[in-house]
Amino acid sequence: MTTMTEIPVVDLAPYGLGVVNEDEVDTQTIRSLADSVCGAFRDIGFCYVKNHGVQQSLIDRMKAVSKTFFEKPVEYKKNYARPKTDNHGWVALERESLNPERPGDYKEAFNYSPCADIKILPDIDGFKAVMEDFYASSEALSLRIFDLVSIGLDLGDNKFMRKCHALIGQKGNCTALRSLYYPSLSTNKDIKPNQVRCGEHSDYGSLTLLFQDDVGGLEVRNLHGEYIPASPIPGTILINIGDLMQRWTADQLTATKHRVLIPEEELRRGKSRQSVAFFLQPDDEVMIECLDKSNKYKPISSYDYLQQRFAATY
Ligand SMILES: O=C(O)CCC(=O)C(=O)O
Ligand SMILES: [Fe+2]
Repeated sequence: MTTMTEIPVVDLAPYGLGVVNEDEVDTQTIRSLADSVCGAFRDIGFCYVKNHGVQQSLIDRMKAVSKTFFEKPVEYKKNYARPKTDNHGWVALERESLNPERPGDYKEAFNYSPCADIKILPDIDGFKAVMEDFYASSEALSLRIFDLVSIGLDLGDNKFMRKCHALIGQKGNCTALRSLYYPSLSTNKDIKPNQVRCGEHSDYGSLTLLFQDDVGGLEVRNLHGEYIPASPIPGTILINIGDLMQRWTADQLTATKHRVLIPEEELRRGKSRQSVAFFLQPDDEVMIECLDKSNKYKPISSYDYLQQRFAATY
């Protein structure tokens, strides 16, 4: 067993979105990339990717429209609140505890999915277009990562994972884009004992893309059980495994716990933090059965698995 103490950075240039035709990349190059990505997912469950091909200008626009929304009064944001029946919309401050043993997370969120039943979006210039574009780019990148996972796991069909996520953005798939906002804190008095920005948790689905800003505070639990900083690296995206993927791979890939604390120096500076997560979920009907045929976990549909997890968080 390795003793991973840091999160590797993988150069995705040969298979990133900058490569127009991914089917023309030679097998050797893809294999070596697949081994690096899967190696990281086995060891620590996280890797940074650089040269991924998602436009920086799109990431900047996402951050800008989100900030405009989150800085509006609560009365305005309430018009866009997430209903109980749908995962789309605004999630208020302290509404969620990703670690139920802690007070509510000191964060707000806006969940977006192009196929949500609620069609009303905040009337902020560019909001809808940015959400749509960001969702589309994140989807395109994720499909390439799924190819690397299929190859790295030797699934036999290099497009297996991609095919299990064929309906992203449509009815029948629960993949969600989430813009997160962690308000500024100017003193310790603003927060409750043990409260953090985002409590210890592992993600629910197959894979998560995480775009963080330069503020920091994200920590990932390594094999020794110690939380190590996942410091922002400009130009990179963090990618991590979710619980459903760990279960699917019969624990070959690791869904690692992570959290966001409030850095001490930030209490002095009073700076808000933003991040954007793209939570991937296989199509609702896909049966999650151990890929190694071990039957280590009972088969369950992707949809039922997600509903179970939501029920435990809200
Ligand atoms: O904001 C972050 O950096 C992490 C958020 C996260 O882990 C989550 O929402 O699942
Ligand atoms: Fe997470």
